[in-house]
Amino acid sequence: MFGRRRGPARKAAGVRAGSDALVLDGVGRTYRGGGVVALHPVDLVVPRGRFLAVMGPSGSGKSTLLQCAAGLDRPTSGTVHVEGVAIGSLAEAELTRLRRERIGFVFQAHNLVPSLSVGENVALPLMLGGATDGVGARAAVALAAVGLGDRTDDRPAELSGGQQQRVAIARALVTEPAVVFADEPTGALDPATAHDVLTLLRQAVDRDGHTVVMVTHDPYAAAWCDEAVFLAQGRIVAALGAPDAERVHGVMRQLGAGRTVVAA
Ligand SMILES: Nc1ncnc2c1ncn2[C@@H]1O[C@H](COP(=O)(O)OP(=O)(O)OP(=O)(O)O)[C@@H](O)[C@H]1O
Repeated sequence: MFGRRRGPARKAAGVRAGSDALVLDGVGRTYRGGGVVALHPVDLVVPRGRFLAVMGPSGSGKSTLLQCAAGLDRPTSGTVHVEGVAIGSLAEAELTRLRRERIGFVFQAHNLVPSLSVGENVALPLMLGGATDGVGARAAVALAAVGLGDRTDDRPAELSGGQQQRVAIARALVTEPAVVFADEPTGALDPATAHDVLTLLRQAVDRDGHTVVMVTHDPYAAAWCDEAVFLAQGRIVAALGAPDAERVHGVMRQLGAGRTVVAA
């Protein structure tokens, strides 16, 4: 919700907002008839207005968790609630609608449509949802919020990689979703541009009350979050409140060495 002010920049770990944006209850995912366990049943609660980092070594199940939580994949066990809606019980058409209207996505490859203008790319989720009134104005507000209000008519190819990622963030936020899922949003960016993108995500949480779940390998990116959870071999094995890069790095180092980490 644009303009709705929130409290301090960093919310204390464990503080629960009035209701939860995302709840995973025993969510697991296996492949090949159960032969490959990508995600053991995990529980996770993300209150509204929280910025969460999901971390872990390669193959630990981060993308699987994100895909199940975002309704892009159906878990083999457990339930996912987005703003109180059990998404597993939705028919495919309802799930598509929920994804379009209540969930925002930011990927490493920003997936903008090259033939559409920047403004049209941002307006796309609204138009796909059937909105007609005020679409251009809402897209303009979202673009201005990421500092690109003057680039509406440009094509994505005319923008730098970092600017394109900012457009992707505007597109993810234009529907004012319950949760934004970001999968390595800074993975392809230089440190200064990554800083800009993380500033925008942090601002979306603090200024506008959005909820962001971000998969990242980067301890410095995780340090922008209110909390970091760590996966190893398909299980959540640790969590850090108010993570700083050094502590995140320490946990990652231990996980890389295959040691069990006690939740901090
Ligand atoms: N479609 C699939 N079929 C079989 N196994 C899969 C499939 N998708 C993922 N896996 C397995 O599930 C495990 C978790 O994969 P996932 O992609 O979630 O890990 P990740 O932590 O996101 O890794 P990375 O950081 O390398 O992207 C891996 O062992 C992977 O090989």
